[in-house]
Parts: sequence; C-alpha cells; structure tokens
Amino acid sequence: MTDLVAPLTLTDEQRAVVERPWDARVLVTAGAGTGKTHTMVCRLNHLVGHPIPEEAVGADELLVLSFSRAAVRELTERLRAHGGAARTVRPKTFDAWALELLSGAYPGTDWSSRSFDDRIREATAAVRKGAVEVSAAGVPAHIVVDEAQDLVGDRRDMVETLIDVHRESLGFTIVGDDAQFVYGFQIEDRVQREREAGLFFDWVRASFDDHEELHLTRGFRATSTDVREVLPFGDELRSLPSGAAGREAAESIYERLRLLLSEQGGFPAVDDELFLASLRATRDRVAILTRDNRQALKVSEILHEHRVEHALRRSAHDRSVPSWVVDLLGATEATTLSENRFRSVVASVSLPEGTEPAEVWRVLRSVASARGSQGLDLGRIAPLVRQGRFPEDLADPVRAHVVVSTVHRAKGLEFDRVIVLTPPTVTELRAAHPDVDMPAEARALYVAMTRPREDLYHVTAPQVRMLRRAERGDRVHLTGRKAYQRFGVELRGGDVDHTAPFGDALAPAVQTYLREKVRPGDAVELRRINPLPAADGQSPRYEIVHEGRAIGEVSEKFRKDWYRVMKINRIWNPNWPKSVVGCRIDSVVSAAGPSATSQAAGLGGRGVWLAPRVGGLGRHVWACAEKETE
Ligand SMILES: Nc1ncnc2c1ncn2[C@@H]1O[C@H](COP(=O)(O)OP(=O)(O)OP(=O)(O)O)[C@@H](O)[C@H]1O
Repeated sequence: MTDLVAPLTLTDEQRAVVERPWDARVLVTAGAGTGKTHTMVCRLNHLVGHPIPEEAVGADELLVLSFSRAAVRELTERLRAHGGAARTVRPKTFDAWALELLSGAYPGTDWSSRSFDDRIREATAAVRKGAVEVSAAGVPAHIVVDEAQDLVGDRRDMVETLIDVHRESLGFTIVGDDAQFVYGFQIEDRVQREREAGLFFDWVRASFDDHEELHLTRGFRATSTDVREVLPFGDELRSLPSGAAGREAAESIYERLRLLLSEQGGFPAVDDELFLASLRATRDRVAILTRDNRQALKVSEILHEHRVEHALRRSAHDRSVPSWVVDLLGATEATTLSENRFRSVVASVSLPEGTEPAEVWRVLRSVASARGSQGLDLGRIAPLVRQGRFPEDLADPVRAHVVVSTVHRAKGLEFDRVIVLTPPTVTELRAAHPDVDMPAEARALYVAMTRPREDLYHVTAPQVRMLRRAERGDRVHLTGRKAYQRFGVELRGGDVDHTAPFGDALAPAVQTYLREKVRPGDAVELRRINPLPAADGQSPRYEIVHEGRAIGEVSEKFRKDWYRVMKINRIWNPNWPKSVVGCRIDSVVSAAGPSATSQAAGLGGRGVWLAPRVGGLGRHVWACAEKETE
C-alpha cells in the first residue's frame, strides 16, 4: 500500500469533501481509484482534529460503516498509518455494528446463533425503538458510509432508519460508486435487484433538501496508461439505462473491457511454469482475481500443488480471532490489567507484524473496559470471542505477497499487479447461464480491472466444470460425469468444531502442537472416526489430521452441509469416504466457550483455546471395499 507512506495531499475536489463541517450532509460519487478511501481518511482527520473546538467531533462521536471486512480493514490500516487525529476511529461493517447494537440492547439474547440478515432486521427494529440513544456509544454526530452503492435490501433499510431517526442532529458523508455495485445478488428477485441499484442514493436525495453532491474525477491508482484506459468505462456503467437497453449497453461494455484485457500481457494457464515462477519470485503485492469461488478454490489448489505461497481471501462473513488472544489471556492470572501491566504482559506474547501493543490496548479497552477503572477486564474477552463480537480490526493482517480472491472479496482493495482470469465471451456466458445478469458481469469485470496500481494481466481460467454448488446452501463440491458422483467437497471457516478444545485428556498437548507445529498452508486430511452418521441428516464424525496427528474435529455445520451435498435424492443412502485429502490449514485461531469447558480440558478457566481453521477443496478417498456404487 503506497498510501501508507505517501504524504496526504489533496486535490481541490477532495479538499471540498474533506473540509465540509460536521453537520453537512454530503453525498460523494466517484470512480474507482479516485481517492474515496484517501479522502475519507483526511475527512475523519479533519473532523476530529478541527482547530476550532466547536467544529471538532470526538473520535467516539463518529460512526464509520462499510460493507465488507476488506474495506474496513483497508480504511483502518490507512487511518492508523497516517497517525492523524482520527487514528482511534474504528470503522465497522454494517453487520458488526448491528450485532454490537443488539448485544448492548438485549444482553440476554444469544445473537450469535441468528443469521446475518435476521440480525440486521432486528437491529433496524431496535434503532426505531431508540436503542442507539441508550447504547454505550450514544447517537453519533456524524456518520460516514463507505461503499454505499452496495447498500441494498435489509442493510439499506437499517442505515436509512438510523439516519432518519436521528436526522435532526446528524451530519453524514456517504461515499459510493454505482459502477462498482457488485453485491446486487443479495437480492434474489431479478426485477427488485435492478430497482435496488442507486436506491439508497435516491433516498438521500429525496429525504434531505440540504444535501450536497460532490464528485471525485481524477484517477490516482493506475500508473500505467493501459490500466488508465479502464477508468472511462466507469462513466458508462454509472449511466446504464434500465431494462433491455441497459442490458445491451452492458454487453457492449463487457466485450470492450474483455478486449482491453486481452491486449495486456497474458499467460496460457495457471500451471504455466513462467507464470508460477513469476509468482514465486514476486516481492510486490499481486492478486489473482476470479469471477467466482469455484475458480478461486481451483486456482488456490493449483498454486499449492506447485508450491506457490499465497493467501486465499475469505468470504465477507467469515471472521476469525487471532491466536495471540489465547496467549494474552494465558500470560497472566489477573482479571483486570492497568495499561502498564498490560504492556509488560503483552511483551511476552508474539503479536504478528503490523499489530502494535498500543493499538491492541486501545481497541480491547474500547470493548472490555473494567467497570469503574481505567483498566482492561480480561474476563470480558472470552464472551466477545464466543459471541462473534471480537473486534474485527484486530484480525491478523493478510501479509502474503500473492492473494487469490474473487472480485467481490477484493473490492475496495488495491494491488501492485493484478491478474484476471480470462473472462468468457458474452456468447459463452449466455450458453452457461441463459439469464445472465449482464450489468453485474460488466461491473464485476470493471472492478477487477481497476484494482492494479501498475500492471494488469490475464491468465486462462482453469476448468471448473466438475465443481458445482449445492442447491441448498452454497457448498462447492466436486462431481463426476454422472449426476450422483461425489468426489470432493469445499472446506471453509466454521468447518472445524470450536465448541470445546480438541483432544480430551490430551488437550494441553494438542494446544502446544497447534502453537508450535501447525502453519497456514500445511496439508491436512479429514479421517473418519466412525462409519455411522453422527445424527440424522449429518455425515459421520471426522477428525482433522496434520502429519499423522489429530488436531481437531469437523463441526456439526460441516456434517450437515456435507450430508446435503451427498444426499442426492430421498432414497439415496450416502456412502461416506474413509478420508478427505487435499485440505489446507488456513490459520490457527482463538476459540472460546464457557470457562468450565477449558477447565475440564486442563487449560485453565479463561474459556479460550486454540483451534485450527481449514480451507480448500478436499478430495474423497474410499477404502477399496467401500468404493462408491450405485
Ligand atoms: N490526492 C492524492 N494524491 C496522491 N495519491 C492519491 C491521492 N488520492 C488518492 N491517492 C492514491 O490513489 C490510490 C487510490 O485511492 P483510493 O484507494 O483512496 O481510491 P478509491 O476511490 O477508494 O478506490 P476504489 O473505488 O477502487 O475503492 C491510493 O493509492 C491513494 O493513496
């Protein structure tokens, strides 16, 4: 991220946004790479650090919301890097904010078991009933909404309600780019989806006569002329007409973007030696961007086979808590820590590069302060982990040079070089999906091609015909020529049982092994413990085995999802493989439960322990005698 070292200079257009007073209602539309994130960092610094005290807003009076964890992370890192007055502002995803609000308003309810959409709807109802006024954070003075183009459906309703209920006292800065509206698929109904594009902006325009519209037009990201040629397509995408004319125009944009991409440097295949060698040697940040999760899984598998170190970006909802949380809680017996004591305790914990002790203190204090003192209440941390409320800005940063990601998961991010999987032609798209959403395809390609700072390449997409998505749930699995064949299954966050430490009496030894021996990218296998299904509608139980040693067990969620993949029809009796190979360690993370659970496992009473996270595309292995038969 060059931005981390570049001085924060502003264009006149950017300055106009930055210097609006805190009670202004500002709508900023801007193309990709025109400095929306950059401008937001400066705006927040300006609001918090305003030299006239009456014009300044406290960092805790700002509410900064964005759609994806990736965008929140990017914004957080830039705020911290520039060390301005707003470095303590903590941007949140819409989902994290909703959960925080609900947990404060209804502390007795277990919100972690409810779906994301459910929680958003409940949070909207809570906002209407005045939950924000009585929340610990209180009513914000100014709200910043990033990636506003993707604010649709229930999330749009929630933010509109929040702004509407507090309209008398609130300023806002809403930033977005209609050309990058790529999360429309959240709305299943096609007609409704088309209608949703731009609806939030229209609501703001109609609801606030005093709103101001500002634009950023100068592109900063792309340094090469070729990449700069992509930007004008944003204007075309922003002005797409609705209906058939819009679909036709999108088709033309898509084909021209394809052509432009094909004129950039290209590689014949992901397993091409030259391609692999350049990835292994790179010191820059490189992204391989895929259209969907199946391609991302396949590319990652090929890179692993050829020993190219890389990170596979997780889904927006896939959260995890870094392993150092277990070490921190295990490093002291104290329940409350003063800042000085915290500093000496944290010195014995190895924090990942880029995670500063002072930052950890500040963020943890903001969610787990000791009542009536300036200290940190360590007893409040395990419940936060358990309820999925551990602050996402303390998640481990992605440090790999090479990142494999779907376009959606890379939105809002930038890389030195970007390699896009060669997109299919319109004819090929139509052959594969007769009702293809052409505006969505064109916007996704535009987002992909506007991610690089320096170079843009293409590589032939690997074959994923045999990778299908389960009809119920969206679990990717490997099929064969015959519809009933099942050769493999996708593993992802939430597939390892985190409800108790693994290993019964051996749990302490497993913890040491996880800490010392298990690393991201290591191969693991799922090994069947017992041939009988664990319960109705579930697969049998499987252990996770790392270099011959069991380090965990699959979760109930995985067993249920896998059963749905394997249960081809009502009368079909699934045959369960002896093992599943080819999965990889994603990371070792902190898990939490009641303190009695960790106590019973001999791990102390903190209620936290280490657990692996597993990902990738697993392949079924049958013992000869039980080969899958009809
Ligand atoms: N005024 C400026 N001077 C120098 N560099 C700038 C300026 N504004 C933005 N940049 C740089 O341009 C790049 C793109 O900016 P930024 O990521 O903020 O754009 P964005 O509009 O948020 O992009 P996207 O729409 O793709 O998410 C960054 O590297 C940023 O540092």
